[in-house]
Amino acid sequence: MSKPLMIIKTGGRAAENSGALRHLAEEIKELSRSYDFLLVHGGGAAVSAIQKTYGIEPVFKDGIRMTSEKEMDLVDMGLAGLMNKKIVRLFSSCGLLSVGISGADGSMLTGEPIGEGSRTGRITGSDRKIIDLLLQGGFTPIVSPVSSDSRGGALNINADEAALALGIACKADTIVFLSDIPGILNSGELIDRINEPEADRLIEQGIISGGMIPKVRSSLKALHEGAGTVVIGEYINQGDLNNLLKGNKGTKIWLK
Ligand SMILES: Nc1ncnc2c1ncn2[C@@H]1O[C@H](COP(=O)(O)OP(=O)(O)O)[C@@H](O)[C@H]1O
Ligand SMILES: CC(=O)N[C@@H](CCC(=O)OP(=O)(O)O)C(=O)O
Repeated sequence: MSKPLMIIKTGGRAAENSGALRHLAEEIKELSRSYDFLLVHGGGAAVSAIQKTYGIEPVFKDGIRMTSEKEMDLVDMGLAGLMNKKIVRLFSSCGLLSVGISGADGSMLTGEPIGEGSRTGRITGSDRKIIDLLLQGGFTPIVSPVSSDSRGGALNINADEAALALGIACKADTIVFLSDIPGILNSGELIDRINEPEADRLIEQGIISGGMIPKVRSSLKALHEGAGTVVIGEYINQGDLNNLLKGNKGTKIWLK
C-alpha cells in the first residue's frame, strides 16, 4: 500500500536558508518510512531581485505577481532555473534522490492567463502521472510552480496555489507551508490555530495581507478538498516538521 503524501511548500526566502534546508532534507529522510514527500518551492524574492537588476519594479495584487511577457523569462530563470537547481543540489547532497521539475513537466499543471497580455496564470488542470512515476522510483520531486497554458505559453503560477493544486491532484494527506515567519501573526503574536471564519475576518481587516493571503486561501481550499492536516510556519531546526505537525510550532488551519 502506498504511503500518505506530505506536500511541503517552501517560500523563496525560507529556501535561501541553506542550513535550515539541510535539516529539512534530513528530517524528510527520517520520516520517509511513514510518508512520501513532494516539495514545491517559491522564489518570489529571487524573482523580484532579478527584475530589479533589469530595472523592472515588481507589481503584486493580493500577494500575486502581475507578470508581463517580458517578465516571464525572468520568472522562468529565477524559479525553474536558479531556485529549483539550488534545492535539488542541496537535497541530493543530503542523500535524498531528488528530481527537479516544473509545473510544465509531464503537463503536471496547466492553466490560463488571468487577463489579456498577462503571463500570471490561474490553474485549470493537473496531471499526477509524473509525480506517481517519480515517487514509485524512490525520487523526491522538487517542483517549481511555472507552468504552461493550452497553447504552450509559459505561465507564472503562485507557488502556494501550485502546492494546493498538487495537493488536490495527489490527494495529499498533509500540506505544510514553510515561510520566513513563525506562522500567522496578529499584532506580533503567533496564532496557534485558526478556523475559516476567523481567517476570513483577518483578511477582511487587513491583518492577514500580501503573500499570506494566497497561503491562507490555499490552506482552506485544501481542507475543503479533503486534506487531513494543513499548517503554516517556519523551519529552522531539525525536528521542526514534527513540531509543526504536532502543533508545537506554527499555525494549524481548521475549517470550523
Ligand atoms: N498576519 C500575518 N502573519 C504573518 N505574515 C503575514 C501576515 N500578513 C502578511 N504577512 C506577510 O506574508 C509574508 C509571507 O508571504 P510571502 O512573502 O509570500 O512568503 P513566502 O515566500 O514564504 O511564500 C510574511 O513574510 C509577512 O510579511
Ligand atoms: C503568480 C505569482 O505570484 N507567482 C509567484 C511564484 C513564486 C512564489 O510564489 O514565491 P514565494 O512562495 O516565495 O512567494 C511569484 O512570481 O512571486
